[in-house]
Amino acid sequence: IQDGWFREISSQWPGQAMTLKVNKILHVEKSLYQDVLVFESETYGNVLVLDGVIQCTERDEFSYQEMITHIPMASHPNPEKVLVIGGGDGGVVREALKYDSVKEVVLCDIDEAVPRVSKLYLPHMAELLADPRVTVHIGDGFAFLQSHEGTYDVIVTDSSDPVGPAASLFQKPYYQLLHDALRSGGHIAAQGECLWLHLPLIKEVRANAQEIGFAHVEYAFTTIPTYPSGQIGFLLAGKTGGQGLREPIKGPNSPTRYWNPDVHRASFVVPEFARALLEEGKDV
Ligand SMILES: NCCCCCc1nc2ccccc2[nH]1
Repeated sequence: IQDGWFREISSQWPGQAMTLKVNKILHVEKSLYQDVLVFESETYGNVLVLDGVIQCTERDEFSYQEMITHIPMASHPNPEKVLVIGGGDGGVVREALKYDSVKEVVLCDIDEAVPRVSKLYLPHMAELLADPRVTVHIGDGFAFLQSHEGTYDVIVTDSSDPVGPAASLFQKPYYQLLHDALRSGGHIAAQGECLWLHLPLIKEVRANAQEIGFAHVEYAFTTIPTYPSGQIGFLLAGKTGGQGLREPIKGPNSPTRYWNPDVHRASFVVPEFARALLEEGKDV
């Protein structure tokens, strides 16, 4: 933080940096896994930063949290058991609990600091972690998935970027575990990075999911001012036995501020520079 501004400088997005005006630094700590910073910004509310990368801000988090959750859940006929890997801030849990069909949400985050700090400084995201339908498990998502085969209707991987603790969540073995932890017709959604910055990575993760045997593999995206290039996407997949993720069947029973059925459908439409590269070799 220099002269009152936080700059998100990272080798993952060379030559560019999001900058936010800082009113007050609220929390600084080095957890077992990452550097944790929370500051009050001038115009985006409280901001959570992990290893120098913006994870969420109070003002625009709803875009990401709603879309990564409602795309797989609204397109599932009867989501009852939901697993969230990462996402210790609680935003995905908040959105998943908007479905009357949901009986249980389990959150598995490797770093206890994230839910702890979120409860203190991001109350509108973390408050539903206390809901009776929610179980919080602190541990590695890999190990958790291995001991929960064929269990979940929807699994959301709300990870940070593929540099640091979340690197393994972008690789093929992890997608095999996701596939095996789903019930028949189950859906997954994962933080899928940005069309302007990560096309090769997106293509590779899609190919991995296809090779593993998911019946439906898609990329969709949302607009969000405080993520690099103002856009972030989701790797979405459906296990055999479902009808895919493009069509909302039953939406949430409580209001949303970004997701709606039309936005759901439109989010799968990618610009030509991305469509050409992503669909290359799709028909093999
Ligand atoms: N550079 C884009 C980063 C996207 C991060 C998405 C995200 N936001 C989070 C908040 C708390 C815990 C895990 C999270 N994962």
